[in-house]
Amino acid sequence: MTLLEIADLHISYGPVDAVRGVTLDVEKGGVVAIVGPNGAGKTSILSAVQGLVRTRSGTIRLRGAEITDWSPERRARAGIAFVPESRGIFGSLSIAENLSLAACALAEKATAAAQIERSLELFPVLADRLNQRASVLSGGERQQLAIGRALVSSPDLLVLDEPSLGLAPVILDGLFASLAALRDEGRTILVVEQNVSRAVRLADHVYSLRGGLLERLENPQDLVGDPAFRAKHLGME
Ligand SMILES: Nc1ncnc2c1ncn2[C@@H]1O[C@H](COP(=O)(O)OP(=O)(O)OP(=O)(O)O)[C@@H](O)[C@H]1O
Repeated sequence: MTLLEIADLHISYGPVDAVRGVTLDVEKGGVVAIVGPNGAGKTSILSAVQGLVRTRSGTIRLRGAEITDWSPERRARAGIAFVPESRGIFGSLSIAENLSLAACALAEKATAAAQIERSLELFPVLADRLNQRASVLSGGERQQLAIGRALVSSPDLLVLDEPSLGLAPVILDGLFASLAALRDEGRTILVVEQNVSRAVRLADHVYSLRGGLLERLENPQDLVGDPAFRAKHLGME
């Protein structure tokens, strides 16, 4: 079953055509990664899925229902959870408060409590520090809290913007192991990621976005160490 369908999406900021006709499906239980250089339009696509940016044309569907004009809140209630690049956690609140805040809006409190338990199992470092302020967490721990919080609503679709950003390789091992665990338990994930080798290992399908145009990579694992690929798809020498 196709959970998310993006069809011929165009996004412009004044004269800047940031996304130029992107079509992308995410199957239920699948992991889709979008790689690409800075300014390619990756965050714009995720913002459109979340309902934070006005689309010029195109449609976005969730479980077959068109959500293109839905508010971000309605999309969240329909099962889309977003982990922004900035992590978006509340530093002055404790880790427990950050997690329970995400549960506030949910009708199913028991489900939320069970999911908070599940998030703490997935990220034990949070369980050990529940009453500490989130501002004391390291970058990797903040990312774990941001993902753990997004999971509180038991979302049908987890959307992550650059989870590896600013994190040391040793931290990334743990983070991507957790994401792989989520994948293996059947979660549906759409992730934007500049770390191509991590993205390729995690995802079922990898797309390259350049200049607002999307291209499916057929055998991305063969390309990871290829300098020509890096130059073409990531703008790296
Ligand atoms: N609010 C905005 N107003 C004007 N231009 C914008 C706005 N947001 C993004 N852009 C432009 O749209 C293009 C795509 O930006 P976007 O942030 O989607 O790319 P990205 O691939 O996520 O880049 P990065 O990896 O640097 O975050 C860029 O040229 C950017 O400068």
